[in-house]
Amino acid sequence: MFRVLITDPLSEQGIEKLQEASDVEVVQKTNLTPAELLTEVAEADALIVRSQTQVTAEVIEAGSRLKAIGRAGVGVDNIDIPAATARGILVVNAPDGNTISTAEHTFAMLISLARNIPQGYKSTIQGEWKRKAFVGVELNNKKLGIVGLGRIGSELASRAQAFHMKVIAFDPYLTEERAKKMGVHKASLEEVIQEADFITVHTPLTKETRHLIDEAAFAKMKEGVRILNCARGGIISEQALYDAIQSGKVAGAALDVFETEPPGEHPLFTLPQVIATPHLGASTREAQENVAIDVSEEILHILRDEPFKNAVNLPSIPAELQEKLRPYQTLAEKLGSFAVQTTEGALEEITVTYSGELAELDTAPLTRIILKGAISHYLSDVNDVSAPHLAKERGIRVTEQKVSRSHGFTHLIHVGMKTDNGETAVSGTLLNGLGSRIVKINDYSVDVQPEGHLLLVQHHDRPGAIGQVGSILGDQGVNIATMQVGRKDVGGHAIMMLHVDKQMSEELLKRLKDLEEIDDVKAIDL
Ligand SMILES: NC(=O)c1ccc[n+]([C@@H]2O[C@H](COP(=O)([O-])OP(=O)(O)OC[C@H]3O[C@@H](n4cnc5c(N)ncnc54)[C@H](O)[C@@H]3O)[C@@H](O)[C@H]2O)c1
Ligand SMILES: O=C(O)[C@H](O)COP(=O)(O)O
Repeated sequence: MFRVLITDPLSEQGIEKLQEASDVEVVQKTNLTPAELLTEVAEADALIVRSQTQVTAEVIEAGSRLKAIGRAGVGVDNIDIPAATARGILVVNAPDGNTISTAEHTFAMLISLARNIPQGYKSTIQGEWKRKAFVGVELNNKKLGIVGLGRIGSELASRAQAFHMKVIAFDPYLTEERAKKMGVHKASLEEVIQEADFITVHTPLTKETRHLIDEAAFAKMKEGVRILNCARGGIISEQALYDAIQSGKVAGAALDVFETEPPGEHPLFTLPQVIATPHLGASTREAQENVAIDVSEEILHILRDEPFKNAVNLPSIPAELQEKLRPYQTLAEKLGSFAVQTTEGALEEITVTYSGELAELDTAPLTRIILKGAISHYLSDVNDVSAPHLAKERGIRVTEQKVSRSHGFTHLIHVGMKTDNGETAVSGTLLNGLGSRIVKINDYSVDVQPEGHLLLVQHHDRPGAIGQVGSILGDQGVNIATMQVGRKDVGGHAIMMLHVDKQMSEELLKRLKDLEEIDDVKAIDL
């Protein structure tokens, strides 16, 4: 039974998805204190939040059973992603479900800002009739500068165009072609700042975007510019905005998000030019249903080891590619594990070479699995989310290569490992109907099923060597299930690859190593 903890308000439709699942127990507890959250998360297999719950490194540390954190929405800045990645916890979001709602909310803020609707409403219901005080501006023919032309920015652009606004946009990932298709002028940040009558930000909050709109940016803006932020508090410096409104440079600002939420009695609220909503961009019935259903389905997929789409800390793998790579996953993990168990010393480098039909595919997900297979030998709780992070942290270089030649196999995965004490290599393939096979160990061709307890013996090709190994194992009651021998030259170096029925003790390995004809013995458990 998986326990899913929900700590922010989530639409019933999403909760029902989880409740309908016979393998899930749903625990919904909102408004938890930080201490209560630490206690609750310790029992959870998955955690679902919106923007309120702060999923700090401490929370992640306390969530010793956590497999996934789901964000019912887009922004994941309330989740410590590096901490989750280091612990191998998948973070997924629901990026599509609230796009329209947020674009519509931003548009509502745009019109409200242009026409002083909130100020006019407040004054009117107080019994005033100040028609001159609330004269606004038209949107028609005005320049809307969008910073961040992603999902929400793009939807906003088309709505603004319907109101005959000229849209210019800055987004480092915006191509000329896409801008043209959308009827948007691709601009630099400088251009947007200097030319726009309305500037709206729709980027995530990152190191690069924190205070992207600061004092220097305000100084370059048009007199009477109007500013909107329905993305994340902190993209616009609140102090700089305050000063720019006070100085008369900025005619008004519409804010749905704040550097600290809730913002309390914020100095900006003392300015009549500022209109505000309490982070309502995604607060529609439709958006909340969409994101709750999307994130619940994703969490169920992850808990059940099924394919999922929207991982924030794992590159997304198209479903079609996932299907193509699925058969190779076990082989990949076994190769990583096998190879590392044949090494000695500190691992420095792993080189994975894919050949044959695998060379045509994006094999990065398999490389992560190979890495997981290798690193799991040293560390517990490694998965393909944490494996690249852990490898990097330990200074292990990982390279992937593709070659077309696959030595008579339809495909081949070759894993080379370099330690501070030498090099080793293993190649494997999938045999039609027979499953995974190791077909090469260093320079020796073999045909080994990568499972169970294996013994890799490097010896001199001399009469009696094989017999000595057999009799020592026999003495100790270790049954040999299969055995293969390979050699390069008669009388030269050779290997024995044995499947044995039980795990080998250190003492037994030492007895084998002490034999004169034996160079090295490695017990490999797969
Ligand atoms: N107010 C709300 O309730 C609400 C609701 C949904 C989303 N959001 C927020 O809105 C923002 C946008 O969401 P989205 O779904 O459109 O995301 P998105 O990922 O589709 O779009 C973000 C865009 O920003 C661009 N970008 C990144 N760094 C940039 C930079 N330095 N300069 C300019 N552009 C940059 C990206 O290329 C991308 O195109 C996010 O911060 C999200 O958290 C707020
Ligand atoms: O990033 C988002 O999806 C929005 O900011 C929505 O946040 P919320 O789920 O707290 O409404």
